[in-house]
Amino acid sequence: MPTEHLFIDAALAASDMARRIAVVLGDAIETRGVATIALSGGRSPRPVLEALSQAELDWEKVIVTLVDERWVAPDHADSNERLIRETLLQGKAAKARFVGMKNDAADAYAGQAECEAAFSRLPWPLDIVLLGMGEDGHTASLFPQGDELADGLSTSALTLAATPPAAPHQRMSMTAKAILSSRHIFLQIGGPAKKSVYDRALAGGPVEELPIRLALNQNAVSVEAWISE
Ligand SMILES: O=C(O)[C@H](O)[C@@H](O)[C@H](O)[C@H](O)COP(=O)(O)O
Repeated sequence: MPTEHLFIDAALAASDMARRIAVVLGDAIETRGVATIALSGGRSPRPVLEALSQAELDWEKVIVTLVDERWVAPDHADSNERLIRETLLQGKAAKARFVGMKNDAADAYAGQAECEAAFSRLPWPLDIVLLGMGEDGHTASLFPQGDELADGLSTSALTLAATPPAAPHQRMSMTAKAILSSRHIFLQIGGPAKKSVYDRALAGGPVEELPIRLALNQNAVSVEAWISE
């Protein structure tokens, strides 16, 4: 059962999440000399990343990577790398080391081996994996009805190329194994539609139906959910 942080206002939830992230990253730097965080894309993280960018941290000791990526150029409007560079990696936080997913391969499937090699060099377990969730219960790029979902839930690999059933662009995604190889999972749930999917996911059932369950139906990794109305 996740630790839940409930907020009426999404902006307050975002700043509280950013504050908590900064505390965990600071503790990691103090304890191990390095902190690693994997970030999701989409719309929800933007206010969290803008707030986190202002945190007083030894940013040069922070490694920032992605939970998933759309297979588009890093300057494309839909690029998660672009989102991270525009919001988090500014000012003091620009000193952080960024490890992206997109490489020069023509498509995600051809690019997976190079991405896997880069991810295997990260200092596992990560300190934080920040997850969002779609209203279909997907997380990362692990989608219900996705052709690669079963592989994404079972493989020992860290990364997976996938084609979403109903979203643009091929994706690169962290696998369930990679997502659960973290000290903390932080989850953003904004609005009533996502809250009802979250509650349904918590009630139990197959991971394949609501892939967010890969994070909720386990006790090995601590999960905190920031829930706003
Ligand atoms: O690349 C992505 O799109 C994300 O990683 C994805 O898994 C996201 O977290 C959900 O789709 C929620 O997206 P929103 O925050 O935009 O609702």
